[in-house]
Amino acid sequence: MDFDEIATRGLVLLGCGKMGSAMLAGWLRGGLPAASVTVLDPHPSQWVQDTGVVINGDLPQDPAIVLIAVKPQMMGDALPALKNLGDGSTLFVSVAAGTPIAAFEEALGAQSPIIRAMPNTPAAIARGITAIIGNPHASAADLDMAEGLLSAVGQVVRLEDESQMDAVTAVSGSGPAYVFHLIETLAAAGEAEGLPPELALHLARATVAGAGELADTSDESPAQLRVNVTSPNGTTQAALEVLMDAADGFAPLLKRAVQAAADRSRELSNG
Ligand SMILES: NC(=O)C1=CN([C@@H]2O[C@H](COP(=O)(O)OP(=O)(O)OC[C@H]3O[C@@H](n4cnc5c(N)ncnc54)[C@H](O)[C@@H]3O)[C@@H](O)[C@H]2O)C=CC1
Ligand SMILES: O=C(O)[C@@H]1CCC=N1
Repeated sequence: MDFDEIATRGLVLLGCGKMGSAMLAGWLRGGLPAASVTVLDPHPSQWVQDTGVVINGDLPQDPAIVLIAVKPQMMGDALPALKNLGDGSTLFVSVAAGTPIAAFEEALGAQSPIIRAMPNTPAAIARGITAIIGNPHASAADLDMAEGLLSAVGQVVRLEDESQMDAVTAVSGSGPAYVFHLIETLAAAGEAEGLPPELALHLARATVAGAGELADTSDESPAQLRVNVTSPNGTTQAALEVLMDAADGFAPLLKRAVQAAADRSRELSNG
């Protein structure tokens, strides 16, 4: 990404907790100068303080981008700090779950270009994926700038309709947590089979990382990659008969989990 315009006009990051820091880490590593970033956060972590970004200082006159990364519940307290910011060309990008574009239009002015985005924490190692959608005032150039910035921390997909955001949040926004829990539970199951805890965790972590990388880079579908592991009447088949049980296997369980996350996203949208 060519950070020139953002470096010149500045980037304001409202809220720099886990998600804000994950993205900031990627941008700084990608070459965005720390001095061009102003973080507004009442409790900046030591890591943020050590990056060299401006913290709770004066805001640039008309920053290129204001990225909003506070909890949806804190939005009411946080947004007034952005009132009257920019000259109409400042692009607002929110990564908050369950906060509709309409809420930002109400707080920031209906004419403001606003993009709603849903990233995930692998952004910290430039392996995130972010879905974006803009309001009618977000131009093609605005969408390109947001995509450029977010591409510095992983892949970007554009949505056709804001209503897709609840399902996106449930799949890729929250998804890393499901995978981390898979690692935890796979390790615990290995321990239950007699492995020492450290070895079980090492095996589980490397297996999920390796399988994820293979699924991401292979020409074969995940279903085929699964078949490739499964010898007829072997060990994998025995495990998959449990995991693929139609009534209480992995599929109905994950479907319920993703549905619960999407429902919560819809609830947050309704305040
Ligand atoms: N953590 C994740 O994996 C993802 C989070 N998100 C979204 O990102 C947003 C932030 O989530 P996290 O980083 O996980 O939360 P967090 O709690 O780690 O970070 C929130 C930050 O906002 C700061 N803050 C609180 N009140 C503020 C105010 N009035 N002004 C400025 N800053 C204020 C807090 O001090 C904190 O550093 C949420 O809206 C969440 O829905 C989106 C995708 C993934
Ligand atoms: O749990 C949450 O609400 C946020 C949104 C997606 C991931 N973390």
